[in-house]
Amino acid sequence: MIKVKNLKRYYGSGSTTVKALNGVSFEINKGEFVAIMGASGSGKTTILRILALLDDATSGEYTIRGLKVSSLPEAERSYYRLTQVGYVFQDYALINEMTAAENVYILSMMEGKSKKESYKVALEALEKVGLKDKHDRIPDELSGGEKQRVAIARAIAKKPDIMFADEPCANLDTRNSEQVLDVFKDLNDNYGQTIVMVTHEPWHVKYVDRVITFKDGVMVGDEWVEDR
Ligand SMILES: Nc1ncnc2c1ncn2[C@@H]1O[C@H](COP(=O)(O)OP(=O)(O)OP(=O)(O)O)[C@@H](O)[C@H]1O
Repeated sequence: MIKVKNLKRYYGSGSTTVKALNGVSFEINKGEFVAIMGASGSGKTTILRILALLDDATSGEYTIRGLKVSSLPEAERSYYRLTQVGYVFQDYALINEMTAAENVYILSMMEGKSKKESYKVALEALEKVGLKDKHDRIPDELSGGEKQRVAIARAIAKKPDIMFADEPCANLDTRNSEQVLDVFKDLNDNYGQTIVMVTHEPWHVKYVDRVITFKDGVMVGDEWVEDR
């Protein structure tokens, strides 16, 4: 589904150049739940942002379902990013003045769906993350784990080809982290959702199929998890 070939991302120039990614190649197949791990500064967020089309590579090639997204014109990249890519941020990125349902349906509305249709899609997504009964709560009335599950509902409401999550449990305690990871696992097991998640936590490995490890901008490990 995803093919990455010799991807590089350099920041700055001359003697101060930071080689955040220094030639990375791998493939991710449909239906995989992949964790990207590695020390701080190893390039995890950089690769995720490039894969989600939130950032450009300095060089290299990147295809999704055969489509060479690395060289698409910006308008097409934006459309793909908006309609096909789900992204879950560490800090949820919810709008405080809006209810859970409104946070989820705003993207469908932006895509041009009617309010009624968008609301229906939002409630279905909230049901998948176990929050249908809290659809009218604003973020301040939700726990951290619930907020992150609303953010996941927002990501899945557009039925994305692939879902990216950048340290989605970084601000959560163990109980809330487990609830969020259970939602990802359910989406992966029961809906075949392809998920790529950056994490620091070794115990998260038991939820995923595969662990890709980065060090200093290169890939140093790619292992399948045996008894998930
Ligand atoms: N906008 C930027 N300008 C300059 N350097 C950057 C920029 N963004 C990232 N870097 C550098 O690129 C390298 C990789 O950063 P990245 O955020 O991908 O690491 P990470 O593995 O996600 O780290 P963490 O686990 O701390 O989030 C780091 O050395 C970082 O300082």
